[in-house]
Amino acid sequence: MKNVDDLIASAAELAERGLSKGEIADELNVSRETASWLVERSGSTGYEEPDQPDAETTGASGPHDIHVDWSAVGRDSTRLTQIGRAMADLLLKEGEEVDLTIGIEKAGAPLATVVASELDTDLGSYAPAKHQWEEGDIEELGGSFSRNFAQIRDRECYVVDDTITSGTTMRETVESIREEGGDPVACVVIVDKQGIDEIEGVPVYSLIDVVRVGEE
Ligand SMILES: O=P(O)(O)OC[C@H]1O[C@H](OP(=O)(O)OP(=O)(O)O)[C@H](O)[C@@H]1O
Repeated sequence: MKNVDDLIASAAELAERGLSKGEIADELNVSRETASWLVERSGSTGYEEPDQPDAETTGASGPHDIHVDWSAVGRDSTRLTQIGRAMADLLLKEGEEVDLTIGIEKAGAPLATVVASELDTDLGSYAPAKHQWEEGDIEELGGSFSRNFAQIRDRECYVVDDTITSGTTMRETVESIREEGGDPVACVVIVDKQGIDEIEGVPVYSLIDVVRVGEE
């Protein structure tokens, strides 16, 4: 994906396939407001949701969001390994007792595999609630830890994902780890679009922070 026209075309295609704005936001790694704006710009007649974006939020020139395309890393195992090593390096300051790294599916899983290898920990995998959502209230759903990977109880762990957009997924994962009896010690992502230091008391590290300039 190279520019905003490609994003608009992708948003249109997803809308025509019947995806909601929230699902399009997840697919394209942009905020919900941006997804709405992209679909509107495309003129797609696909799925329509009742709540439209606030004109003040989006403005005539579009919403204030950044689309992160890290596929140049994701499609190449050598680059992915190098980025994963850099993420592991960020975690070195945190936690001497950590023996578990949890990746958030899907994109966080291969990165977590590299981090776990680098830091010599076990590997866990978490599927966020939104991945199980089909219809109805997502609040009633929980995420899940894969039984094919390490168990969580009574273990300190790192949490790995590719991006933080709103922070919802990372927050949910931290809460789920605690509910499962684990102790999240630090989170790491490639890009943090919120530029946050911590989530639910857990430090967040990122290779790249997005800092918005000239906004309230
Ligand atoms: O901070 P948030 O607003 O929660 O957004 C960030 C999440 O969204 C993406 O997941 P997504 O389900 O879109 O894609 P993936 O399954 O390919 O990882 C990304 O990988 C993060 O997990």
